[in-house]
Amino acid sequence: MSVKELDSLDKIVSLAKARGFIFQSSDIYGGLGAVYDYGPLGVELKRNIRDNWWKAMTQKYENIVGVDAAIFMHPDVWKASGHVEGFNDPMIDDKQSKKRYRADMLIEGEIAKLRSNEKFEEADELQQMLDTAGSREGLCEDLHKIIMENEIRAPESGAFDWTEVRQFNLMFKTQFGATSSGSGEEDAVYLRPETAQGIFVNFKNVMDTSRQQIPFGIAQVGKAFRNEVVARQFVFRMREFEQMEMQYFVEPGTDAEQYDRWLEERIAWHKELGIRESKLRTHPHPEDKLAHYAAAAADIQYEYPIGWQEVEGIHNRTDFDLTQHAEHSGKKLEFYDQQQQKRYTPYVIETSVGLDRTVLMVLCDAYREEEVDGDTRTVLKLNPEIAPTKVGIFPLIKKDKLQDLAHKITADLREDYNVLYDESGSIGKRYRRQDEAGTPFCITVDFDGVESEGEDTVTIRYRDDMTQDRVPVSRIKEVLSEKMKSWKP
Ligand SMILES: Nc1ncnc2c1ncn2[C@@H]1O[C@H](COP(=O)(O)OP(=O)(O)OP(=O)(O)O)[C@@H](O)[C@H]1O
Repeated sequence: MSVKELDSLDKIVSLAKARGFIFQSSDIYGGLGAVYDYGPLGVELKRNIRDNWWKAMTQKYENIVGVDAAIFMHPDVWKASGHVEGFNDPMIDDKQSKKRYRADMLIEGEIAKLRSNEKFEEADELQQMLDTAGSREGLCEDLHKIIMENEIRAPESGAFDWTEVRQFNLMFKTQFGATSSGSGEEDAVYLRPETAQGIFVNFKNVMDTSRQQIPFGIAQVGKAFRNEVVARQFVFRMREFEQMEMQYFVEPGTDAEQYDRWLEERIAWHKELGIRESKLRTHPHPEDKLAHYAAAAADIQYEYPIGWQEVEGIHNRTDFDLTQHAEHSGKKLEFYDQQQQKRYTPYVIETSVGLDRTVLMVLCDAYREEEVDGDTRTVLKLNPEIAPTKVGIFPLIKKDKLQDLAHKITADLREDYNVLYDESGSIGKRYRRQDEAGTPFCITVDFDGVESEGEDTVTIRYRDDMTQDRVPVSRIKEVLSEKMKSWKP
């Protein structure tokens, strides 16, 4: 059988829309850029992944607890964290089309173009220039120079008519109604651009109430907002998205070891989710490219159809955040170690994964097109644990005897699983629908099963290899549970 993997993001975008995983936000009004809604299947898939992550943190480890901080935070939080000053991306405008680009991504696009035209030497040279561009100071000037010297044209208009490169702050700013003095600036509140700060400002609250000792972690899942300059990559880069973050507070000196440990644990989590090992890699950040707060950082990358890209970041944030918040708030954010009788500001190892990027990774990794009897079968080979629907239940045709048993099985399985009863259309079409939804099992009730001697039987059809087993009704749950446990990507 010939099997094809995913070769373009467009296929996932279409499937996600057609099957009700993900829709463009405000679709009937023409959509809103880089904002997306999850449909009936998407919301289940996303929730299953979120639950899986939450369990892998707070249920697995006694010393990891959760919080759910508000999206709005005191404006001083963002001064202390450095976001007001430095959470910027370099942008450049094409004067002819008025289209805006992220300067670094524009150069990356040019590199990709050179490579696809087999101009490898030129591509390497350009990459070298991009790698050595200033990380913060002088970045805009460096990027502008690269664009000018290499005569990089605007991808859409083909023009070579650029503005300067400027820093663009990615935080969405808004105002608290009744308190506004009119000028705006002093009353500005932000939509949080990361969930991490909600954890840092609650460090003391959690320490005081949860009886945790260092090392311990605080986990949080929630929305974050970034006014991304370029957002043309589906749910990979959104303006409103969800992060799953865990900040692990450790004694200084043990941070390097804890960093290695969490990098390993997090890669293992992605594999357990069912992602193929060959599609995952780590990308350590070179020292001169580290963020101002970090002592070490690595991306966990997945090979999306748009190339190798970050799905998760692991960072050694040192004591930067707690020190900053202690300074700006005037509150002590330290840990007193009673055994060693010493006081210190803990270091933080952060694991930060995008939930939407994980959903996209899971969909991309599961997607296959298979030639079956001269037809193409599109199938999502999702890990049954996270599949939105676990079982489809079909009476072969609309006859009381078959429908009654199918309804009974549906009601019974509904106690444990998210299931779907479907009696319309040919059985082949019903299977294909569930293949595209990633449903791992389909149960069909036919006449052979209800009319033969002894206990009623059904056929269970397996999504991945399309084989079928005839199973007595009383054994259905047992078989499903076994098959779920033994599933491999
Ligand atoms: N605009 C976005 N849309 C969807 N997910 C995002 C977005 N920005 C960040 N994330 C997710 O949050 C995680 C942690 O955020 P972090 O600030 O480390 O990302 P980042 O390094 O800014 O990402 P990138 O370099 O791709 O913009 C990322 O690994 C990613 O999964």
